[in-house]
Amino acid sequence: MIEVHGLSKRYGEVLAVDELTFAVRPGEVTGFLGPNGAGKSTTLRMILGLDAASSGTATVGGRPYAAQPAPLKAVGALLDPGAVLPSRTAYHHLLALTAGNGIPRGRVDEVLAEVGLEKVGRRRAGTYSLGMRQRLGIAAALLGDPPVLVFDEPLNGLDPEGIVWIRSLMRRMAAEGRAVLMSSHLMSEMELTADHLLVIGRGKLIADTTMKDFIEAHSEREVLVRTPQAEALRGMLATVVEVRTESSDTLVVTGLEAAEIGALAWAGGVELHELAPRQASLEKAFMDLTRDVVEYQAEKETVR
Ligand SMILES: Nc1ncnc2c1ncn2[C@@H]1O[C@H](COP(=O)(O)OP(=O)(O)OP(=O)(O)O)[C@@H](O)[C@H]1O
Repeated sequence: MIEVHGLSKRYGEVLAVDELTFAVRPGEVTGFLGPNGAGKSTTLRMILGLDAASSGTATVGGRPYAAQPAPLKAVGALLDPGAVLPSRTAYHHLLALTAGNGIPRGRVDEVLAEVGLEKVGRRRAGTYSLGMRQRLGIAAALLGDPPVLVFDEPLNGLDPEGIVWIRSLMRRMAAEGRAVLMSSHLMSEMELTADHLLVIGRGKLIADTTMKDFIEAHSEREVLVRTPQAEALRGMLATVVEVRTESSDTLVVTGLEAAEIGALAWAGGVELHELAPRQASLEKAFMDLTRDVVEYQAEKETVR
């Protein structure tokens, strides 16, 4: 379990992390979300003892990272997949990590196999593609068989097969009872992978909830309606709820259940060809929630 209490980090004028308090529980994948510059990497670096907190505490399994007798057995992390000596083989990179952490040498081949690098483990890391370096970083995280895993943008550079692989790896790690914390900007993937969400904006915690509750709470449900009498139906509904015209025979209604729209259409003699509630997405919920805390925003474009 990761426990963060009143954690803050100031860089000169910038308060990068502002009084964060949260827990990352075992048996779940917790997604860590926030717009660019929100403070995610800084928070992860403090949990992993790579940055000192300005105030507050972060512990893994009840101890600060610096007090872990064998850190790799307590928490495995992927932060910067570039952090490997290019002249070293993956095998020797991992072997060097086992020393000092009391990890048996045989574990190196096990984790290379686990991440699919067994055939190239004796090649120099400098010859690896970005996706292979990402897998090597994950191998290093798994080396000590830790109960807590922290991944910062683990999907960067991975091809579709690699992305699916990460998803199943994270799910498996959580099913084995580990606490998994993962940041990613890929909302569709996060939606498929995480059980719980922590959302930060400008260093502050703005949501700490289950995936399901987050989507329900932060995005309005829409119903798609197809009818040859779109104008007539629009006239009936637009006075009470929000109605968007998608095409000459398609409306998108916010604020009414499908059954209510069906009943109104029936009462008004409007023929319906389709009445479909639309699944709200994590992406929509995230954008709605964080609109006001986005640090770097492009000029508005019409989102279709
Ligand atoms: N070493 C540093 N010195 C000064 N400011 C820093 C430093 N590291 C981070 N910051 C600032 O702290 C804030 C949070 O940065 P951080 O990298 O933690 O955000 P992030 O949520 O990980 O962003 P991204 O999604 O873009 O990776 C930003 O304003 C950033 O400019």
